[in-house]
Formats: sequence, C-alpha cells, structure tokens
Amino acid sequence: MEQYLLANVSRYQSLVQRFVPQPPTTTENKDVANCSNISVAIRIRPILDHEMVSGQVPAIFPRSENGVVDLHELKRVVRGLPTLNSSSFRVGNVFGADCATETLYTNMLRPLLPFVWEGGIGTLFAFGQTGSGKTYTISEVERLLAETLFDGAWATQRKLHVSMFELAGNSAYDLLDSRAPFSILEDSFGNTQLVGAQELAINSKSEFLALIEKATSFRQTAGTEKNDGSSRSHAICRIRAVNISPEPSEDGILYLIDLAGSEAARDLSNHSADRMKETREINISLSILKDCIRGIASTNNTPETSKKRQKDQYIPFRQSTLTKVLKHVFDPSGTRSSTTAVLACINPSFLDTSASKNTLRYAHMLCATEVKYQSVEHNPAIPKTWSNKFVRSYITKESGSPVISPSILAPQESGAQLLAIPLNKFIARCLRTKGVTDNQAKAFHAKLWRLHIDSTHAPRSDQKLNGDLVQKDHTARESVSPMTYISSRDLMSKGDMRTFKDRIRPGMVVCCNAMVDVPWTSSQQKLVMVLCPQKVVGKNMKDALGNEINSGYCLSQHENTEPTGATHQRYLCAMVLSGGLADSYEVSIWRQIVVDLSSMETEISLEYDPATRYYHIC
Ligand SMILES: Nc1ncnc2c1ncn2[C@@H]1O[C@H](COP(=O)(O)OP(=O)(O)OP(=O)(O)O)[C@@H](O)[C@H]1O
Repeated sequence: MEQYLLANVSRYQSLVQRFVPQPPTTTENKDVANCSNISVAIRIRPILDHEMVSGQVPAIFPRSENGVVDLHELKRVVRGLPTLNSSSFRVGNVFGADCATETLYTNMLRPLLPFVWEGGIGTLFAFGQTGSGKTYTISEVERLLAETLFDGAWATQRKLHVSMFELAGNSAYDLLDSRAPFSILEDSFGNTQLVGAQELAINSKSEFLALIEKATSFRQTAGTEKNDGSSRSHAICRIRAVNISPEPSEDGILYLIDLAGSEAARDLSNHSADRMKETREINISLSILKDCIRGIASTNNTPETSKKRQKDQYIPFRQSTLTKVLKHVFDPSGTRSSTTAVLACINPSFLDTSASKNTLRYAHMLCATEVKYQSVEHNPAIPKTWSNKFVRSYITKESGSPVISPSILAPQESGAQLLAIPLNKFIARCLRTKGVTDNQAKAFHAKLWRLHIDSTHAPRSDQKLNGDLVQKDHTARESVSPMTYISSRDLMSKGDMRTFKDRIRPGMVVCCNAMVDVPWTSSQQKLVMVLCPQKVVGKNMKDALGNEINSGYCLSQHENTEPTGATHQRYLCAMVLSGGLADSYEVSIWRQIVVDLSSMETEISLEYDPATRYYHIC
C-alpha cells in the first residue's frame, strides 16, 4: 500500500487542495468546551526530514476553528483513479506542527498545578502511534515544569518528592534505582502505592533535571520501523507535593506519563521473538487502556433515562499495571478528585492515516467526559472522613487513661492524615503526654486502625452495591438479592467482631499456612474457599489428591458427632488458583482438599470481575 500511496502522491495533494470543509456533524460537534476534569488535545508533529526525502506529505490539517482537524486518506478503487476519503474530528485543543511545546505546556500542564497544590491528583498522559512525538513532548514538558516549580513560588508552598519508573508488561522498574523491580499496590484508602520504589526529595531545578536525565538513561528503548529510539515501556514521572501548611489537606500528586507507542502488525515483521512478546504486552496494556476510555466515555454518554446502566458500567482498570496506576482517572468509586489532561500525539504522514485515525477516535471519545467521584461525607464510623475537630474529640473520648493530648497527637491532622502517620511517630507523639505508656499508645493506634479496616470492609449505610441502596439495618440488608453480591466481603455481617475462625461459613476464602501440603500453581498464597465441614461429606468421596475425604462417615447414624478419630475441626475446601492475568484468581471448585482449622491463617476478601471472570483480592 505504501508504494501505491507514494506513486499517487500528486493526485492525493490535488484532491486535498480541492477539499471543501463541511461543518462538523452532531457527534463531531460535541460540546468539548465544558469538559471539566478530563481535557483532551492533539499534537501533530512536523514531517521529519527523512520522511520528506522519501516523498511523504501531511495528511492531517487543523482548521482555523480551534479544535477541529481534517484527516484525508487516499482510497484505492478497483477501476479508475483513487479518490479521497476525508474525516473530521473535534477535540478540546489542537497543537499543530508549528506550535511550540511552551504553548502546549501553558495550556495543558500549567493549569493542573493549582489543583495539585490543593491536594488533588493531576495527570498528563501522552498516547499515540510509535514515532508520533510522545517522548519528545513529555521530556520537554518535564523540563518546563522544572523551571516553573523552582523559578516561581510553587516549591516554597509544598515539599516536593519525585519517583520515576517504567512499566513493561505487568512489571514495574525503578528508573531512579538502576531499573530495580518494585510492586504497585493499592492501600486501604484505595490509593495506588509504589512499594519499594525510590522517592527522592527535590530542592532545586538542577536536582530535578539531573533526576530526569538519570531516568532517561535507564529507560528501555529499541529501534522500530517508525522510530530508531522507540520507547518500549510506559514511563511515569510522579511528583508528590507534600502539604507543609497548617491547613489540613492531602498531598497533591502530579503524574506525567509517556506511554509506549502502539505498533501495527505490519511493523513487527523484523522483530525477534522477545521483541514480538514485548510489543504484544505493550499492545495488551494499551488495549485495556482503550477499554477503560470506552467504559468511561460510555458512562458519561449514557442518556439520563438509563441511569441504572450508567451505574453498572464496567471499567476494567484492574486488568493491567498501567491502568492500576491510572486508577484515579478511571475508578468511578474513587473518592480523590482528579484532573486529567490527555494528549493524543499524531504522526502527520499520509502513510500513517489509519493509526492516526484510531488515535483521533479515542481522543474524540474522551472529549466532554467527566468522571464523577464519590464525595467524602463525614461518617463517625469511617476515620478517613473525620475532620480535625472530630479527630480531637475521638482522641479525648477513646484514648484511655490518662487521656492522650489531642493537641500533641493531632494538632491539625484530619482522620486520613492521622492514619498516615507512621507507627513510631504516632507513639512518640502519644508519649509526649505525661503518664502515657508505650502499651497505651500502641493499643490506641491499633484501635484506630481496627476501626479504619472495619470501615473499609463493612459497606457504609449510604454506600451503593451494584446500584442498589444498602439499607441501614441488617435485616433490610439481607433482603438485597444475593445475586447482587460480587465480593466475598459483602457477605460479612456488619459489626461482627468475632475472629474469622469463629464464623467459618461456606464461601469464605481463607489463606492457609505452609502446613497445607498441596501442589499449588501459585507459590505465593495458598488460598481455599470453604465448602462444608469434612464430617458432613458422604461415603467414598475423594479429594484432589485421591484421598477419601471422610473415612469415618457416620452422619446418618450420629448426626452432629465427630467422625471416628477426628480430633480437629476440618473443612472440605475448593482450591483458589492463580488466574491467567496478574493478581487474578479462579475458584477451582472440583479440586477439593480437606483443611484443618489450625492451618487457616486469615480471611481474604475476593471480588469477582464479571468481564474477565476472575477474582481479585480486595
Ligand atoms: N514536535 C516535534 N518537533 C520536532 N521533532 C519532533 C517533534 N515531535 C517528535 N519529533 C521527532 O520525532 C521522532 C519521534 O519522536 P518520539 O521519539 O518522541 O516519538 P514517540 O511517540 O515517543 O515514539 P515511541 O512510542 O516509539 O517511543 C524523534 O526524532 C523526535 O525528535
């Protein structure tokens, strides 16, 4: 096709010259001006010298009316001369080939700073085909950001910490620590945490620039058909703006994300097996990102009349490490407000129109999208919603005798901030009140954390479960159809303070210790789902290892008695095995084993993901 296009370049150019722009259609004319927390722009890079030499010409043209671009493709016809196929797209902003990165920075990133400085999460991510200018743009933006932060007053208002890492497949590597691997996990507040990644304080522009340079030198690159120095991973720069003012507010977070470029199948012909695998992984994570974009866009575009469908809209952000990092953008049940600037990078060449059209489609889809986050309302049972005033009264009432001084332990902290204080610092603050012992301080810390963990398990009275209101009282809650439960923790009784061993029930998922000697597919965690007590299993039934489950079967004659020789409480369980995706599990209901209660260590909450049909630990 490339040869055909290059052979018909003069016809293509004359058709483009004759093109008469039509007013945008209704969908193209979607009101993008009112986008609130997601803004979308495209950047068309210039035609590069070597492209010009090979006869390539531009195929994407911004109109004078800001936000609209026309894309022209040459259409091969069976008989006669090729014709022109034109499409128009409207997005929030268009930065053309002659537009400097400074303009893009001023329009896209600069407006995120005040929001981040107030404790929000700001994100700029660049996506697009390989060689379309993502790395070029993001690295320029990082340099401009370094200037803004340290030449102005920004760095004096918050203390800045930076992490830089890359995601390759579902693995994360620290670019500030020689590509050391680390984990990306979700904490009890639902926030994404980089566990094991370096986070360095930055105090000057030169320090920040040196870290950017260091990270760039570790980044994985390779030559592709379209780009000699193509990034073969997603690179993320995360700046945490720590609150140093007495006003209680969360730390702000700014993400700058340079996604790896998608490569078309035809560009893979010269790759080795390893490179093919790497490209496949990049394409999988980008396709999950697109599913999330589609999910979030359709949530917004659902008519008012289909509110129920809107609530049930599934956004698969847990399916890849990339979308887990971007959880704050895609999780509608999230409580932290976030603002996202999406930059679609476009290669202007008429040889790349199909990839460019695809990029423009997703950019257009995200326009006028607004993610509505759940508001955080005060709830006495949920410590992370407490104001400093409530925290102080809680300390006064619940810290024991002598009362720990609230003005020493939490002079200005909200509930979420108090929970975030490390244990040793928490105890040191408590010990500054006369008469308080180490044990009292530890017990008070444990009490606060127990309340916090319980609050993340038991649904709030106002919390919605699959669109149905969870009733305040237990009886009403039980009336919710069992089919609406998708998480094993939904079945926990609210306020049940017994240990899990005292409330073993069918369907409960537990983690077992090493004493359970069964060949597991995942060596990390031995999970089982409880089915029933061993003693109720009938005669001649065998477990997964071929052993008889209940050799002392006697239920019909002596109901409620222990089988002969049984000295422990034992349960027949189904093995929970690791699934095909990262952090996913499946219940292998036919692979059954008997587990002694003493081998069970903790209860685990599993959440069912209807799209992948796997479970995830929640
Ligand atoms: N706005 C621009 N002005 C001038 N040159 C540009 C511009 N954008 C990109 N380029 C050049 O285009 C080439 C490809 O850019 P870049 O490496 O940023 O692409 P990419 O989208 O990050 O590719 P990949 O996904 O393969 O990493 C580079 O040589 C870069 O210098």
